[in-house]
Amino acid sequence: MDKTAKIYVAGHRGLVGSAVLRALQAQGYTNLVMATHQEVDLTRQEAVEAFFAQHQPDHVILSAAKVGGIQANNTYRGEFLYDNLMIEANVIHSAYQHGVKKLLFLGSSCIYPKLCPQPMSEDALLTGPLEPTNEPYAIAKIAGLKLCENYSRQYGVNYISAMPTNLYGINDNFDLANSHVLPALMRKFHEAKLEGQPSVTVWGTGTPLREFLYVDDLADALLFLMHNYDAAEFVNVGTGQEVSIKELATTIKAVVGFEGELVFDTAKPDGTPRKLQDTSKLEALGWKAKTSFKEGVEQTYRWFVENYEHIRGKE
Ligand SMILES: NC(=O)C1=CN([C@@H]2O[C@H](COP(=O)(O)OP(=O)(O)OC[C@H]3O[C@@H](n4cnc5c(N)ncnc54)[C@H](OP(=O)(O)O)[C@@H]3O)[C@@H](O)[C@H]2O)C=CC1
Ligand SMILES: C[C@H]1O[C@H](OP(=O)(O)OP(=O)(O)OC[C@H]2O[C@@H](n3cnc4c(=O)[nH]c(N)nc43)[C@H](O)[C@@H]2O)[C@@H](O)[C@@H](O)C1=O
Repeated sequence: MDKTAKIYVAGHRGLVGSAVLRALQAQGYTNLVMATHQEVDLTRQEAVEAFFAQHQPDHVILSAAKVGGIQANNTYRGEFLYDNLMIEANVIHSAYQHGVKKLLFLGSSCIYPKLCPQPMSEDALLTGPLEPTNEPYAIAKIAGLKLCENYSRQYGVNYISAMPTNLYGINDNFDLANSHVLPALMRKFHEAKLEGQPSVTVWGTGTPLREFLYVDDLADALLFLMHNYDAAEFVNVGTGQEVSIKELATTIKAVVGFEGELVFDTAKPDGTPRKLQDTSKLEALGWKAKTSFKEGVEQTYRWFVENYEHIRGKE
């Protein structure tokens, strides 16, 4: 990617897209194309084709998707399947039709079987049944990586895929019902502290293990792949380190400074018991995460406090 290349960042206002934008700008890229969901609904084929015909990007980073935590995935099952299938099919096909040189698709570690051997290496794809709470989203993400792989094989294009682990950071979704665990717990502890509540409720048993990657590290990895990786096979992106949900809650509680109790609501689903990425492929290419978990949580909390009124104002 030379510095004048025209790069379309799809989903530029989201957690990942906004971090990709910061990383591109920091590397001196200025010819960037963007559109909000309201301006171009990527589930609409005609709108996507018209956008590509007008802007003719050289490269695409596809970070637009219907995204949410365990409850959103389990509730809006049809939307997670339909929206994500449509967004990726429309964007990848339009990119191909309009001669996009390189495209990067974002999947997720939920593509792997629920009871996958740990750590999960890329060759474990399609070796067992998926976790039921996010099966529709995972099916769409598998379709997306297969579109990239097979467009690359049939048409000789350079469409690559990255499978990130659970992400967090600034610009995350802090909605209590639909967000992922880290922003949800950060907000719960913050509000419990402000209101002097005696306890905070954590969903599930607290025993599931998750791996968390700071979003600016992900953006760095994605640009690394845009510069250094040209193969049809997808690549895991993670830290190689995991924490239990109970340990996560204890860490966030300490960072926020909440002094009450944790209560576990076991009527809520745990989801996959464990999903640790095998990151050896990306490490062999020369990339490793830099931000420690504690540092990332502290940076995110600082941003959350500074933006708390704005976040509430948007609701
Ligand atoms: N967050 C996580 O923990 C993980 C995320 N990922 C993947 O990373 C990618 C980005 O996720 P993340 O940044 O967290 O998600 P966000 O929800 O923060 O952002 C999603 C973005 O997609 C846009 N979008 C959604 N639907 C449409 C649509 N129909 N038309 C146009 N734009 C749309 C939104 O636009 P607008 O702001 O205008 O509404 C938003 O900017 C996704 O592919 C996701 O699957 C993978 C692993 C973990
Ligand atoms: C990135 C990944 O994210 C999703 O999978 P997930 O990792 O299961 O998602 P999660 O972050 O919402 O939860 C992780 C764990 O945490 C527990 N948990 C405790 N308390 C809260 C809580 O307050 N909110 C939430 N959301 N979870 C909580 C929760 O019960 C679960 O055990 C996929 O659907 C899919 O989107 C995907 O790919």
